Amino acid sequence: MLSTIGDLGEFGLIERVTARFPGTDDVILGPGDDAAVIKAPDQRVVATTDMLVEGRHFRRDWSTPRDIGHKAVAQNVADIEAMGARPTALLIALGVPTDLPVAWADEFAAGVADECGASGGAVVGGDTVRSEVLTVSVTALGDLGGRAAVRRDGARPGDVLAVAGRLGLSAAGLALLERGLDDPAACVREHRRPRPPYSEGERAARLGATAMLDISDGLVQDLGHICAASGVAVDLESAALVPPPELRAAAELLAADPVGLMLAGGEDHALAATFPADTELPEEWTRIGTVTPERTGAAGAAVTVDGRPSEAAGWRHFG
Ligand SMILES: Nc1ncnc2c1ncn2[C@@H]1O[C@H](COP(=O)(O)OP(=O)(O)O)[C@@H](O)[C@H]1O
Ligand SMILES: Cc1ncc(C[n+]2csc(CCOP(=O)(O)OP(=O)(O)O)c2C)c(N)n1
Ligand SMILES: [Mg+2]
Ligand SMILES: [Mg+2]
Ligand SMILES: [Mg+2]
Repeated sequence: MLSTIGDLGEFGLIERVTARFPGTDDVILGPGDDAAVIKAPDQRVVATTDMLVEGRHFRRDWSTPRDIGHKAVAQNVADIEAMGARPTALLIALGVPTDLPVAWADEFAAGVADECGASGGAVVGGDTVRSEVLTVSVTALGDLGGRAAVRRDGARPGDVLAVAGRLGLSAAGLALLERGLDDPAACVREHRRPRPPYSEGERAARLGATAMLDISDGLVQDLGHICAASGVAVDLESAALVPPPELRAAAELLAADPVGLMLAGGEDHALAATFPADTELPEEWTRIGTVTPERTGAAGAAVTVDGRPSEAAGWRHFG
């Protein structure tokens, strides 16, 4: 019985994990050679990478290996979507402790495969090394379908700001886990397996989005990137930030402000985009604010809520 990765070995692990990943029409050559071959018919390939490090991004006692497989794909595809692209291929690099149970790798791979099924995109390669700290690094590629990418620098005063996806639930879920709670389950579930609004990024691009990003570090902090790149400010309307009942319930348990969690919570992997004011938004997109001219000077907060500077702080890896 091969019970740990140490017993199975590097190539055994690679074979076992890659056997779980189906190909798609975008892939000419998948895992197994020195590099994979992906179709790029319109010659505009979007590329992104995000890591998950044990202790920093996940804990094995808080998330199952399946959860971590789901999340590793979701957080990367969210960045592909945020450019207005369709995910085509993923490369998965693993840093694995030698005593990791083989069952962990099996379950992780199953989570990756399931989430790829939901998001689109096929695993075409990766890397596997021994490491003291369990680490998952995903690189994702996407196809822009001949369109220009939706960048962070195209927002203009007068545009509307809208979001697709969920805000605050993941941060509430993390805070619950930190207190040893796993209810309200919807929040903890969202933390373990964020659900980016797949295909809404491409849809936003077709609708003429002027700027877009995925919310990984908190709404206010991430909107600051659009403001800085576009030379604009953003005013959020608190009336449009309506916490769902599960978030209100969690906030009450945590003695936290539910709207504060929506403004500052990380790992939402929702999409925020700006659109010309006359854009008819589909129901998946909720208007939450307006783009205004850049404010300069000491009072020049880039992101305000009802005209007042927001104190919401987001995630920072280095304090
Ligand atoms: N070590 C690095 N080398 C090169 N580019 C990096 C590195 N780390 C981050 N970047 C780039 O900096 C930008 C911001 O990174 P990040 O905040 O992680 O983006 P996101 O929140 O979209 O995942 C991205 O374009 C990313 O590719
Ligand atoms: C054990 C644990 N502690 C804290 C967090 C919270 N957390 C870790 S990273 C992060 C922000 C998003 O991750 P990052 O690596 O910054 O992704 P990116 O912005 O590059 O997409 C948050 C909120 C967590 N997920 N797990
Ligand atoms: Mg990143
Ligand atoms: Mg990211
Ligand atoms: Mg970040």
